Amino acid sequence: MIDIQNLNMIFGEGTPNRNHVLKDVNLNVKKGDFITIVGSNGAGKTTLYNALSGHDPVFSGKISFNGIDVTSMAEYKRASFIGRIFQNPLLGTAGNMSIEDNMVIAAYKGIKKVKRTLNKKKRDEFITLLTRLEMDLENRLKDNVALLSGGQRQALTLLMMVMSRPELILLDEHTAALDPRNAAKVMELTLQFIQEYDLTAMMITHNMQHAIDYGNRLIMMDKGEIIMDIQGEEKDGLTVKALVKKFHHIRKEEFLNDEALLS
Ligand SMILES: Nc1ncnc2c1ncn2[C@@H]1O[C@H](COP(=O)(O)OP(=O)(O)OP(=O)(O)O)[C@@H](O)[C@H]1O
Repeated sequence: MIDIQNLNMIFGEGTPNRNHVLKDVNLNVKKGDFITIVGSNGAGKTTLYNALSGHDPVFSGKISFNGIDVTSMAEYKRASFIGRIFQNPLLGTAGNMSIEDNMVIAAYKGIKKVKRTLNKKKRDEFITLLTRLEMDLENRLKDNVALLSGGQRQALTLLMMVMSRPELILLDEHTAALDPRNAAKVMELTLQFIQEYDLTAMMITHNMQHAIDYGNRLIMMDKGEIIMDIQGEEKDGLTVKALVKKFHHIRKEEFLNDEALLS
Protein backbone atom coordinates (compact mmCIF):
# COMPACT_ATOMS: atom_id res chain seq x y z
CA MET A 1 0.00 0.00 0.00
CA ILE A 2 2.70 2.49 0.98
CA ASP A 3 6.17 2.34 -0.32
CA ILE A 4 8.75 4.72 1.09
CA GLN A 5 12.05 4.72 -0.75
CA ASN A 6 15.25 6.40 0.35
CA LEU A 7 13.40 9.12 2.22
CA ASN A 8 15.54 11.96 3.49
CA MET A 9 14.17 14.83 5.54
CA ILE A 10 16.61 17.69 6.08
CA PHE A 11 15.64 20.92 7.80
CA GLY A 12 17.62 24.15 7.46
CA GLU A 13 19.65 22.96 4.48
CA GLY A 14 22.44 25.44 3.71
CA THR A 15 22.27 27.00 7.18
CA PRO A 16 24.33 26.38 10.33
CA ASN A 17 21.20 24.76 11.80
CA ARG A 18 21.07 22.01 9.18
CA ASN A 19 19.34 18.99 10.69
CA HIS A 20 19.32 15.71 8.78
CA VAL A 21 16.34 14.14 10.53
CA LEU A 22 15.37 11.14 8.37
CA LYS A 23 18.24 9.28 6.78
CA ASP A 24 17.52 7.12 3.75
CA VAL A 25 14.43 5.57 5.28
CA ASN A 26 12.86 2.65 3.44
CA LEU A 27 9.53 1.18 4.51
CA ASN A 28 6.87 -0.89 2.84
CA VAL A 29 3.49 -0.87 4.53
CA LYS A 30 1.04 -3.54 3.42
CA LYS A 31 -2.73 -3.12 3.42
CA GLY A 32 -4.05 -4.17 6.82
CA ASP A 33 -0.74 -3.63 8.61
CA PHE A 34 -1.03 -2.14 12.09
CA ILE A 35 2.44 -0.84 12.83
CA THR A 36 3.43 0.45 16.24
CA ILE A 37 6.35 2.88 16.23
CA VAL A 38 8.68 3.45 19.16
CA GLY A 39 11.87 5.43 19.48
CA SER A 40 13.56 7.95 21.70
CA ASN A 41 12.76 11.66 21.63
CA GLY A 42 13.85 13.30 18.41
CA ALA A 43 14.23 9.97 16.57
CA GLY A 44 12.14 11.30 13.67
CA LYS A 45 8.80 9.54 14.27
CA THR A 46 6.60 12.61 13.84
CA THR A 47 8.74 13.79 10.94
CA LEU A 48 7.99 10.47 9.21
CA TYR A 49 4.26 11.20 9.63
CA ASN A 50 4.77 14.76 8.37
CA ALA A 51 6.39 13.39 5.22
CA LEU A 52 3.68 10.75 4.74
CA SER A 53 0.83 13.19 5.23
CA GLY A 54 2.41 15.88 3.07
CA HIS A 55 2.71 18.32 5.97
CA ASP A 56 6.44 18.79 5.32
CA PRO A 57 8.07 18.67 1.88
CA VAL A 58 10.41 15.76 1.27
CA PHE A 59 14.09 16.60 0.78
CA SER A 60 14.72 13.51 -1.34
CA GLY A 61 13.23 10.07 -1.89
CA LYS A 62 9.88 8.78 -3.01
CA ILE A 63 6.56 7.99 -1.33
CA SER A 64 4.03 5.88 -3.24
CA PHE A 65 0.49 5.11 -2.19
CA ASN A 66 -1.22 2.20 -3.94
CA GLY A 67 1.33 2.49 -6.73
CA ILE A 68 0.83 6.23 -7.23
CA ASP A 69 3.69 8.61 -6.57
CA VAL A 70 2.38 11.03 -3.91
CA THR A 71 5.74 12.54 -2.94
CA SER A 72 4.69 16.02 -4.08
CA MET A 73 0.94 15.69 -3.57
CA ALA A 74 -0.54 18.49 -1.42
CA GLU A 75 -1.47 17.67 2.16
CA TYR A 76 -5.17 18.50 1.66
CA LYS A 77 -5.39 15.99 -1.20
CA ARG A 78 -3.71 13.26 0.85
CA ALA A 79 -6.13 13.99 3.67
CA SER A 80 -8.84 12.28 1.64
CA PHE A 81 -7.15 8.92 2.19
CA ILE A 82 -4.87 9.56 5.18
CA GLY A 83 -6.32 10.33 8.62
CA ARG A 84 -4.21 11.64 11.46
CA ILE A 85 -4.72 12.08 15.17
CA PHE A 86 -2.40 14.09 17.37
CA GLN A 87 -1.55 13.87 21.06
CA ASN A 88 -3.38 17.14 21.76
CA PRO A 89 -7.14 16.41 21.97
CA LEU A 90 -7.89 20.00 20.91
CA LEU A 91 -6.46 19.54 17.43
CA GLY A 92 -8.88 17.15 15.73
CA THR A 93 -12.15 19.03 16.20
CA ALA A 94 -13.42 22.61 16.04
CA GLY A 95 -14.14 23.70 19.62
CA ASN A 96 -16.39 26.61 18.65
CA MET A 97 -18.74 24.36 16.69
CA SER A 98 -21.32 21.87 17.93
CA ILE A 99 -20.76 18.12 17.94
CA GLU A 100 -23.21 17.67 15.05
CA ASP A 101 -21.64 20.42 12.95
CA ASN A 102 -18.21 18.84 13.45
CA MET A 103 -19.67 15.52 12.36
CA VAL A 104 -21.25 17.05 9.25
CA ILE A 105 -17.78 18.19 8.16
CA ALA A 106 -16.41 14.68 8.69
CA ALA A 107 -19.33 13.04 6.91
CA TYR A 108 -18.82 15.10 3.77
CA LYS A 109 -15.03 15.27 3.82
CA GLY A 110 -13.59 14.70 0.36
CA ILE A 111 -17.03 14.72 -1.30
CA LYS A 112 -17.28 17.57 -3.78
CA LYS A 113 -20.34 19.47 -4.97
CA VAL A 114 -22.72 18.04 -2.41
CA LYS A 115 -24.94 20.15 -0.19
CA ARG A 116 -23.84 19.54 3.36
CA THR A 117 -27.24 18.98 4.87
CA LEU A 118 -28.12 17.64 8.26
CA ASN A 119 -31.47 15.90 7.92
CA LYS A 120 -33.14 13.47 10.31
CA LYS A 121 -31.53 10.45 8.64
CA LYS A 122 -28.06 11.92 9.02
CA ARG A 123 -28.72 12.99 12.60
CA ASP A 124 -29.92 9.47 13.45
CA GLU A 125 -26.72 8.08 11.93
CA PHE A 126 -24.68 10.43 14.10
CA ILE A 127 -26.61 9.35 17.20
CA THR A 128 -25.96 5.68 16.41
CA LEU A 129 -22.25 6.38 15.95
CA LEU A 130 -21.95 8.51 19.09
CA THR A 131 -23.73 5.87 21.16
CA ARG A 132 -20.86 3.52 20.36
CA LEU A 133 -18.47 5.79 22.25
CA GLU A 134 -20.44 5.15 25.47
CA MET A 135 -19.73 8.72 26.60
CA ASP A 136 -23.27 10.03 26.52
CA LEU A 137 -22.43 12.35 23.62
CA GLU A 138 -25.50 11.18 21.67
CA ASN A 139 -27.56 13.40 23.97
CA ARG A 140 -25.34 16.44 23.44
CA LEU A 141 -25.39 16.94 19.66
CA LYS A 142 -25.87 20.69 19.97
CA ASP A 143 -23.20 21.21 22.62
CA ASN A 144 -20.07 23.01 21.52
CA VAL A 145 -17.10 20.65 21.35
CA ALA A 146 -15.14 23.02 23.62
CA LEU A 147 -17.37 21.83 26.47
CA LEU A 148 -16.15 18.22 26.16
CA SER A 149 -13.42 16.60 28.25
CA GLY A 150 -10.12 15.65 26.61
CA GLY A 151 -11.13 12.00 26.45
CA GLN A 152 -14.54 12.76 24.95
CA ARG A 153 -12.94 15.06 22.44
CA GLN A 154 -10.31 12.54 21.39
CA ALA A 155 -12.98 9.82 21.03
CA LEU A 156 -15.00 12.19 18.83
CA THR A 157 -11.89 12.93 16.76
CA LEU A 158 -11.40 9.21 16.27
CA LEU A 159 -15.02 8.73 15.25
CA MET A 160 -14.88 11.65 12.82
CA MET A 161 -11.71 10.27 11.31
CA VAL A 162 -13.24 6.87 10.54
CA MET A 163 -16.40 8.57 9.19
CA SER A 164 -14.31 10.09 6.42
CA ARG A 165 -13.20 6.56 5.42
CA PRO A 166 -9.42 6.95 5.30
CA GLU A 167 -7.29 4.07 4.04
CA LEU A 168 -4.41 4.82 6.35
CA ILE A 169 -4.51 6.29 9.84
CA LEU A 170 -1.55 7.91 11.56
CA LEU A 171 -1.86 7.96 15.35
CA ASP A 172 0.67 10.16 17.11
CA GLU A 173 0.62 9.28 20.83
CA HIS A 174 -3.10 9.92 20.63
CA THR A 175 -3.85 8.64 24.15
CA ALA A 176 -0.80 10.12 25.91
CA ALA A 177 -2.52 13.29 27.13
CA LEU A 178 -5.53 11.47 28.61
CA ASP A 179 -6.08 10.12 32.11
CA PRO A 180 -5.64 6.32 32.35
CA ARG A 181 -9.36 5.51 32.17
CA ASN A 182 -10.00 7.67 29.11
CA ALA A 183 -6.75 6.54 27.51
CA ALA A 184 -7.89 2.92 27.84
CA LYS A 185 -11.32 3.78 26.44
CA VAL A 186 -9.90 5.64 23.42
CA MET A 187 -7.44 2.80 22.80
CA GLU A 188 -10.25 0.25 22.94
CA LEU A 189 -12.25 2.28 20.40
CA THR A 190 -9.18 2.62 18.21
CA LEU A 191 -8.75 -1.16 18.08
CA GLN A 192 -12.45 -1.67 17.35
CA PHE A 193 -12.46 0.85 14.51
CA ILE A 194 -9.25 -0.44 12.94
CA GLN A 195 -10.78 -3.90 12.74
CA GLU A 196 -14.27 -2.86 11.75
CA TYR A 197 -13.26 -0.40 9.03
CA ASP A 198 -10.37 -2.55 7.81
CA LEU A 199 -7.88 0.26 8.31
CA THR A 200 -4.17 0.24 7.80
CA ALA A 201 -2.68 1.93 10.84
CA MET A 202 0.53 3.35 12.22
CA MET A 203 0.71 4.28 15.89
CA ILE A 204 3.54 6.17 17.57
CA THR A 205 3.71 5.38 21.26
CA HIS A 206 6.15 5.90 24.09
CA ASN A 207 4.60 2.94 25.85
CA MET A 208 6.75 -0.06 24.87
CA GLN A 209 4.24 -2.52 26.29
CA HIS A 210 1.50 -1.04 24.09
CA ALA A 211 3.82 -1.22 21.11
CA ILE A 212 4.30 -4.92 21.81
CA ASP A 213 0.68 -5.71 22.67
CA TYR A 214 -0.98 -3.95 19.74
CA GLY A 215 -0.58 -4.36 16.00
CA ASN A 216 1.13 -6.95 13.85
CA ARG A 217 4.39 -5.11 13.34
CA LEU A 218 6.70 -3.01 15.50
CA ILE A 219 9.17 -0.47 14.23
CA MET A 220 11.86 1.16 16.32
CA MET A 221 13.38 4.42 15.10
CA ASP A 222 16.59 5.94 16.33
CA LYS A 223 18.45 9.01 15.11
CA GLY A 224 16.48 9.18 11.88
CA GLU A 225 16.72 5.51 10.98
CA ILE A 226 14.46 2.49 11.27
CA ILE A 227 16.65 0.18 13.29
CA MET A 228 14.10 -2.60 13.94
CA ASP A 229 11.13 -3.94 12.03
CA ILE A 230 9.67 -6.83 13.97
CA GLN A 231 6.65 -8.88 12.93
CA GLY A 232 5.13 -12.34 12.97
CA GLU A 233 6.22 -14.85 15.59
CA GLU A 234 9.11 -12.66 16.66
CA LYS A 235 6.66 -9.89 17.63
CA ASP A 236 4.25 -12.30 19.32
CA GLY A 237 6.93 -13.46 21.72
CA LEU A 238 8.45 -10.04 22.36
CA THR A 239 8.95 -8.52 25.82
CA VAL A 240 10.05 -4.99 26.78
CA LYS A 241 13.25 -6.49 28.22
CA ALA A 242 14.03 -8.30 24.96
CA LEU A 243 13.32 -5.14 22.97
CA VAL A 244 15.72 -3.06 25.06
CA LYS A 245 18.34 -5.81 24.84
CA LYS A 246 17.97 -5.83 21.08
CA PHE A 247 18.46 -2.06 21.06
CA HIS A 248 21.68 -2.41 23.09
CA HIS A 249 22.86 -5.05 20.67
CA ILE A 250 22.22 -2.91 17.59
CA ARG A 251 23.33 0.48 18.92
CA LYS A 252 25.84 -0.54 21.59
CA GLU A 253 24.42 2.16 23.86
CA GLU A 254 21.76 2.74 26.53
CA PHE A 255 18.15 3.20 25.52
CA LEU A 256 17.70 6.80 26.60
CA ASN A 257 13.98 6.92 26.93
CA ASP A 258 13.15 6.17 30.56
CA GLU A 259 9.56 7.20 29.97
CA ALA A 260 9.16 4.33 27.54
CA LEU A 261 10.54 1.82 29.99
CA LEU A 262 8.53 3.07 32.91
CA SER A 263 5.17 3.28 31.19
N1 LIG B 1 9.90 21.67 10.63
C1 LIG B 1 11.04 21.43 11.29
N2 LIG B 1 12.07 22.29 11.22
C2 LIG B 1 13.24 22.05 11.86
N3 LIG B 1 13.48 20.95 12.61
C3 LIG B 1 12.48 20.06 12.73
C4 LIG B 1 11.21 20.25 12.08
N4 LIG B 1 10.43 19.19 12.37
C5 LIG B 1 11.18 18.38 13.16
N5 LIG B 1 12.40 18.91 13.37
C6 LIG B 1 13.47 18.29 14.16
O1 LIG B 1 13.55 16.95 13.78
C7 LIG B 1 13.96 16.14 14.87
C8 LIG B 1 13.02 14.98 15.03
O2 LIG B 1 11.78 15.45 15.49
P1 LIG B 1 10.48 14.53 15.57
O3 LIG B 1 9.38 15.39 16.10
O4 LIG B 1 10.26 13.86 14.29
O5 LIG B 1 10.94 13.47 16.65
P2 LIG B 1 10.09 12.35 17.39
O6 LIG B 1 10.75 11.06 17.17
O7 LIG B 1 8.65 12.45 16.96
O8 LIG B 1 10.27 12.79 18.90
P3 LIG B 1 9.27 12.85 20.15
O9 LIG B 1 9.15 11.44 20.63
O10 LIG B 1 9.99 13.72 21.09
O11 LIG B 1 7.97 13.43 19.68
C9 LIG B 1 14.03 17.06 16.08
O12 LIG B 1 15.37 17.41 16.28
C10 LIG B 1 13.20 18.24 15.64
O13 LIG B 1 13.62 19.41 16.28
